[in-house]
Order: sequence, then structure tokens, then C-alpha cells
Amino acid sequence: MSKLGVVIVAAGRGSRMKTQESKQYLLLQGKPVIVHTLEVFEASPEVDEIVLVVGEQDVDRCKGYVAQYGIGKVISVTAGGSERQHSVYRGLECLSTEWVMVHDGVRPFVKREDLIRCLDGARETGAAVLAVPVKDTIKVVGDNGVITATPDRRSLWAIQTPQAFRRLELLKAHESAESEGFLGTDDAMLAERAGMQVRVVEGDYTNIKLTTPEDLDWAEFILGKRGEDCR
Ligand SMILES: Nc1ccn([C@@H]2O[C@H](COP(=O)(O)OP(=O)(O)OP(=O)(O)O)[C@@H](O)[C@H]2O)c(=O)n1
Ligand SMILES: C[C@](O)(CO)[C@H](O)COP(=O)(O)O
Repeated sequence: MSKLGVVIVAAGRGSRMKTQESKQYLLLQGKPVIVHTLEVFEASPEVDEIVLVVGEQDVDRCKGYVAQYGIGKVISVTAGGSERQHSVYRGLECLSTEWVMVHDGVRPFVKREDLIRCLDGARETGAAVLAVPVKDTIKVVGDNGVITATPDRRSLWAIQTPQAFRRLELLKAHESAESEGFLGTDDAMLAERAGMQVRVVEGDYTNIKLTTPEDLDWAEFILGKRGEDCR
């Protein structure tokens, strides 16, 4: 089986979380969020190599976490860029595997079975992302606060990570986006622009991204619940 590398991006500032410490380093049950995330991939036999992308000022601290928590699959801890897209690109450059998964460092609750299904989806179609169907009715709202459309909910999915691709295809998609001045909020957007067929693989609602303060309460709840389920 061809090798799988994982780029974990954690070089953001976490401005929406409004904490002094960046959200990827906040402690959940005494362990930094980023370590919880790394441990999922470390424990998955499908993963061969991990590149961790962090802020330049945090490279040494993260090398320390990697050593302290024994995350042996990490081949590089490297500095990211000013936008998520640039951080992902720097991570892709550190790998030489045929397949790559890109994952947010602040999504610590992804389940191993879901990352495997995402990878299987990508190996069938060339690219796949985890996602969940939206539960609410979604409205398109104009600048004046008035609703302009109600899209059919059956076609709406909330996109998560990991997102899986052939590494060289994703690199190419990044390079064309960069040369055209396009910035996307996820890697699938770049792949879609490059004409790739990106399959959506249904994931789990607990694979939350820690974004705003109330997500920390959810995180403690999810972690506590998983602990109880194991007892
Ligand atoms: N220049 C950046 C920006 C974001 N990320 C990473 O991309 C993931 C998802 O981004 P998001 O939740 O938007 O994180 P932040 O950019 O840190 O948050 P905010 O937008 O609130 O500042 C996070 O793991 C974040 O660290 C990154 O590696 N490099
Ligand atoms: C990649 C992502 O997690 C998919 O949901 C997301 O797009 C990351 O950044 P955002 O700025 O919070 O949209």
C-alpha cells in the first residue's frame, strides 16, 4: 500500500477564541489540544509520517511536546505562513508520500474509523473530505439583513478535516491558486478549482473545530463522555 503522510496545521492565531494562549495550546484534561490531535494520528497504523506546522515562535515548544509525548511519526515541526493555505503548502513540501491528509490541529476529536473511511474515499475517487449534513435550515442573507434564498438542505454539508488527496495533485492545486491570487478556507476548494472530483465522506458531529469560546465547553464534554464510554 502506498504511504500516507499527514499535515497537521496549527500555525493560526486563534483570534476568535479570544484567549491569551493560542487555542491549540490550551489544556484539555491537562494535555495541550495539539497533543490530543497528534495522538489520534500517531495511534493510526494507516499513517506513516506526520508534519506539524506551527507558528515560528512555537517550533521549539512543539518539538518539546513531540518528544515528551512520544509522537514518533513526526518527521518535521516546521513554521507556517500568514494564512492557513500557506501553512498547508509548507507542510506539503516536507513530505514525499504519495497520499496526504490535511488536518486542523484544533480538531482533536476525529475518530480513527472516520479518517480511514476518508482515506478509502480518496483512494477510490482521488480526493475526499469528512463532512456532516447540516441540521439547520440555512438562509442566504443580503447585506441589508434580508433573506435572499433558502438552499435545499439536502445539498448542504458542513466540511471538516481530515481532507485526503494525492500529494502531488494537491501541491499543483495550491500552486495554481497561489499564482492566481486565490485564497481558500480549505484544501478542497483548491482541488475543486483544479477540476478534481472531491468526494464527501460522512463523518461525525463530534469532530468539532475549536473556534469560539463555547467550543471549549463542548470539548470538555466530548472528552469526558469518551472517557466514560471507555470505563
Ligand atoms: N496561518 C494559519 C492559519 C490557520 N492555521 C491553522 O488552521 C486551522 C484552522 O483554522 P482556524 O480555526 O481558522 O484557526 P485560526 O486561524 O487560528 O483562528 P482564527 O481565524 O479565529 O484566528 C487551525 O488549526 C489553525 O492553527 C494555520 O496553520 N496557519
Ligand atoms: C478547513 C476547515 O476546518 C473546514 O471546515 C475550515 O475551513 C477552517 O477554517 P475556517 O476559517 O474556520 O473556515
